[in-house]
Amino acid sequence: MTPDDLDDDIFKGGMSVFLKDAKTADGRSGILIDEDGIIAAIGFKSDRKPENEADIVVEASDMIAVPGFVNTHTHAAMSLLRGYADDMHLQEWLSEKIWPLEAHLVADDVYWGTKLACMEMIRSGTVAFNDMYFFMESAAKAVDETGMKAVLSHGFIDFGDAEKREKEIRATESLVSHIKSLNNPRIKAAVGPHAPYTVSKDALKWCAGFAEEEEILLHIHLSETEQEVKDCIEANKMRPSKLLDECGCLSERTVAAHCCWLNGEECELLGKRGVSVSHNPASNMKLAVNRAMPYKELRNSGANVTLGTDGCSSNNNLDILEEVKFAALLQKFYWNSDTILPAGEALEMITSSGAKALGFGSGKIEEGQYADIVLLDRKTPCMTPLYNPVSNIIYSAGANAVNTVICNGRILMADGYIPGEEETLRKASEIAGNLVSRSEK
Ligand SMILES: O=c1[nH]cnc2c1ncn2[C@@H]1O[C@H](CO)[C@@H](O)[C@H]1O
Ligand SMILES: [Zn+2]
Repeated sequence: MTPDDLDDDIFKGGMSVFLKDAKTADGRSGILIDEDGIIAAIGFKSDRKPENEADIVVEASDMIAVPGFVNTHTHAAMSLLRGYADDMHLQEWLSEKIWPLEAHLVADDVYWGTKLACMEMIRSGTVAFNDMYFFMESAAKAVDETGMKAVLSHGFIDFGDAEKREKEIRATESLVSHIKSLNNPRIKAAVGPHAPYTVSKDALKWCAGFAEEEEILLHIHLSETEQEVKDCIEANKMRPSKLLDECGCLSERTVAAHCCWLNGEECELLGKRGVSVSHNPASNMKLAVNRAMPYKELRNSGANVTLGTDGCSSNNNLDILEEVKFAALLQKFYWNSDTILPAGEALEMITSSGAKALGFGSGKIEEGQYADIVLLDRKTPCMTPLYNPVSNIIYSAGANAVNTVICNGRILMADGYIPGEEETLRKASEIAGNLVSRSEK
């Protein structure tokens, strides 16, 4: 398949797809996906010719097939704030630059910002993400149109104010009921208390109860900086993880982002509760949080360790392949260990562990699973030579090795082409300009 042969019909979904001669990690060749987006068979002998049965045949003899990647913490529409405020202290960055600009956001900004984010994520092989932001009904529309999968939460912030709390409760309930009404298996709702330092104890308890009642995820920032841990101890006489536990916020349905400043006891607690942790190395290094997430202790405790990019104003991109390399390098550098977070475990973080955290299948290429597949082009300089595909994926491949992306059996990108990308780039830059001028009036 070449870009000239591409017909926009192949991006519609609902068709069977044969990835001819695509190689899986265990050396099988060829993958057949049925009309419902399910992997029907993997590995073919030459006597069977699925190319005669499938609606779409992708010539993939130069391709390595890997599971679609999962980004477990982001604020997608912050793509509009890329490059808006850099090189600042975290608290000043949030309270002096980011929050004042966000006060001017409207629904349309979030729609186009999320679309832009989706384009960027697809380009680096991401099929699913965990998003916390505002105007999330617009984010849901964007996700639906791009064909990705997402868990969407309204960023709940009450700063201890009862009136704000009521407003945030209503916003959360209304998003959850909206997403339920979509009845789209690719889009799920979550509850999104922003962090223990921006959400009161009463509100945290409400969030935990509501997430349990609705059987949905709870997505939160936890112990990103040393200061927030100190403030929490001073105000509550306990560390943030303990506080969250007392409010009922720690369970197998919890995704906790950052987790840089956890002590050993907190790692044990998160493991015991079966929490998923999202490591965000680029954001942590850029905002100089001065400690790397204790990977080894968390993994040993049984916590599900995954990877996220955070938003585009603290990263400044959503490239999960860049992020996973940062993760492997930061862990080695900070903990002074050249063997910590080896490539195989790093790949698990962005596939099976991420999929488990968000409840989107096994994150593996297996018969009977939804086809979430990335085709990496082995004929690129960064993939050559190919002694060890896993090593290349983690340490040398970049988004430029990502050729084709498939989510639930639907082709989202083929041969580097994503339908609608040009319009999204144009609208997103226009809308970002308008947002900044509105905020400066
Ligand atoms: O690194 C971060 N730490 C804390 N808050 C953040 C970070 N990145 C983005 N947000 C903020 O989280 C809210 C989402 O609901 C937004 O206000 C966003 O700016
Ligand atoms: Zn964040």
